Amino acid sequence: MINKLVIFGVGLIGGSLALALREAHFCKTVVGCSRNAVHLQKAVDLGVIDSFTLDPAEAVRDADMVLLAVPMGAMGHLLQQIKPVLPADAILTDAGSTKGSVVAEVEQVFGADFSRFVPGHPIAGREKSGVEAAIPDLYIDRRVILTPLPHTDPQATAKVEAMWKATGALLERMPVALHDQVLAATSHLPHVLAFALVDTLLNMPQREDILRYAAGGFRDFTRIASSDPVMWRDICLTNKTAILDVIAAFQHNLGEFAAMIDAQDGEALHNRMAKAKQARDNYVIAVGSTG
Ligand SMILES: NC(=O)c1ccc[n+]([C@@H]2O[C@H](COP(=O)([O-])OP(=O)(O)OC[C@H]3O[C@@H](n4cnc5c(N)ncnc54)[C@H](O)[C@@H]3O)[C@@H](O)[C@H]2O)c1
Ligand SMILES: O=C(O)C(=O)C[C@]1(C(=O)O)C=C[C@@H](O)C=C1
Repeated sequence: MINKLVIFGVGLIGGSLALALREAHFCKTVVGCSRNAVHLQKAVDLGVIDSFTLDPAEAVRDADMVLLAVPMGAMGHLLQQIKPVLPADAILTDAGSTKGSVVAEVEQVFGADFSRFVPGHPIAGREKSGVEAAIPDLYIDRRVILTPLPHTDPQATAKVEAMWKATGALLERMPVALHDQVLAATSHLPHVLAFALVDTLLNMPQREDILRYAAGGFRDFTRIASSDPVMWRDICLTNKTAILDVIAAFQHNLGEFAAMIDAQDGEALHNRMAKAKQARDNYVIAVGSTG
């Protein structure tokens, strides 16, 4: 049970957490804080948070849980604002899509042995952003990965785990570096490809016809290119090495597909496609409702 939860950045992710915790009666008060009073007032009007303030010091006063749910590029500045005012027993956590950069920023601002920061990442979301997109069931049966460090207080980790469990999420733990490599492959690369595909088509002379006749395949492949460019710019910048690695692997593979087409090697193409289809079908069966 949380007494006072403070959410920095009451958008899709922070707002959905607030809604879920309120439904579960897991939290007495939820206070929102960011730079935008209009957005925060909307969050109050929608019943997502109880109240808001633009002042980080006022926000975290008497808080027992503080969540950072802002774009990755905004984490560092926010941490500097919170550092002098965070209550001595409050737990700090985040919902950012990359973990290495925020872990490094916390170490830089709070010191290498700060034990009350629990890095986290809900593997759930959608291409819409802002508090209007927040829904209470976003995390039901979805994975939430925590990447606690060797010096993270186990009680703090357990409390963050309990918070996410109350939303219906399935909790996992993972080392920071592995998290960033895995997510680069499964989430960051697909987003880069979706943005790059639309960008490629936009630069073609036949772009108007292409977009007019685009159908299901294009729509499915590019849904995530409707995601927030600020969020994805920041993810790319903060997970550079892992994303560049998977882009290189993808470029190599794409080159092989191009070579098979060029050589009119139908058998090789079919074999590679059949293998990929099998793997994708197995994945869908295996993940069931947690995918
Ligand atoms: N959208 C997803 O699918 C998804 C999934 C998992 C994790 N995440 C991560 O969660 C975080 C939030 O994403 P979201 O989808 O909720 O975004 P969002 O745009 O819906 O919400 C972000 C919130 O942060 C506030 N904000 C932006 N810049 C700020 C700043 N400089 N200082 C203070 N507040 C600021 C905005 O006003 C907004 O309320 C990001 O780090 C993102 O990588 C997103
Ligand atoms: O479903 C979507 O729209 C998402 O992009 C969600 C998604 C992903 O699966 O890649 C995106 C970013 C996150 O950090 C976690 C989840």
